[in-house]
Amino acid sequence: MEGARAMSVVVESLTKRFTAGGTPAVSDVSFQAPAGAITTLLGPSGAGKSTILRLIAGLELPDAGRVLIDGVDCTELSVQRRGIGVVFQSYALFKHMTVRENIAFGLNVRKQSRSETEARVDEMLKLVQLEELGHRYPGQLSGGQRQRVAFARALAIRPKLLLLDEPFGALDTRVRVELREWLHELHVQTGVTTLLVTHDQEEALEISQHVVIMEAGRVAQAGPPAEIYDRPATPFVASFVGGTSVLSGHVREGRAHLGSLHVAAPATAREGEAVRVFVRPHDIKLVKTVGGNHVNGANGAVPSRVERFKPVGGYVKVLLKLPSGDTVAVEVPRSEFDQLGVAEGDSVQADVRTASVFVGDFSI
Ligand SMILES: Nc1ncnc2c1ncn2[C@@H]1O[C@H](COP(=O)(O)OP(=O)(O)OP(=O)(O)O)[C@@H](O)[C@H]1O
Repeated sequence: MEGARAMSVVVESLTKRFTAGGTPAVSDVSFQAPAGAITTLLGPSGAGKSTILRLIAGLELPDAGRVLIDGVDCTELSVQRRGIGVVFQSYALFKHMTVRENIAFGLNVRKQSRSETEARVDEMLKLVQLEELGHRYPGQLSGGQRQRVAFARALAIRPKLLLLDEPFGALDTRVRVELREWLHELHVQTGVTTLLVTHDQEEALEISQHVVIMEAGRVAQAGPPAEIYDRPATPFVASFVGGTSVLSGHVREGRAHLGSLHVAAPATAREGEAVRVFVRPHDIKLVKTVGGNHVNGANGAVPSRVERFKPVGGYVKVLLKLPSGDTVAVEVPRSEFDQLGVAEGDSVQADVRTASVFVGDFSI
């Protein structure tokens, strides 16, 4: 970790409307981004993620609420005085400047001495592993290299905070995954408090220590990735993170029943109460139906129909239709699926290994 101590960011009751009297793009949003960590803002398109980043950067002013950086209220501070580095999806490099000149830009604005600037640019080129390319122009670089220059430019000013808005969004999958690893390493080296906007749940779960899930301008849940994944607070979070299927059922004799499937219900559940059962794609085992017979799993396997399936890398995504009419997404290792030997339209038994049961009437 270099230089200054890492800063925390606190966002308090931020609200932002773009049209007077209209639905707020950001509505009463509060969360903390811990010092020195990568915090991800994750959510579908239009959830308000970029607007929050722009409010923190000072590129937009909130209608209500505050932004505190290291405990200091920055809500009214100009962009320049916030000491924040920003990387956007589109490269936003100056085309007529070399890589070195691009990286030096913020330092020149801040009137650093020439020798200090040159030394810092060298340091940044090394940090982003582009030592050989300092003399090139952005048009002579690959998309991934351009984004690394954008990181170098953002970090050159020793920002208190790094804001990243879908920084890998314009790149192809392979480069995205490579740069994800690279960003992890970069963060280990710099230790700068980072806020990353993405709609890619894999990116969020893999790269960050803290995740804020956004839904329609509000925070749906915030916490460490494992907590969000293992204990989603709402059906929205469950289905957005981890591709969970949400099924409806009722409590009978202490168990949650969904047609012929039954799983343990929470102790607080009352007889007859409505429940939602969250099932992860890899928590269902498929068993072939042989002459209408099957061996019951612990939860009672459900006869289902294979609606569609699609091999994706090492596993197969299967869409099952249950007798209730609900559809469930299942992921089966490729070899296991090949052994099953089923075709679209065939019936199988779906055996639920584990599921989370939520009591009460959620609206999705
Ligand atoms: N400058 C603007 N003027 C008017 N409406 C805006 C403006 N910027 C954003 N909005 C609206 O605010 C809402 C939130 O947009 P925002 O870009 O913050 O969402 P997002 O979660 O970042 O989405 P995406 O992933 O598509 O970028 C959207 O309904 C959007 O149309």
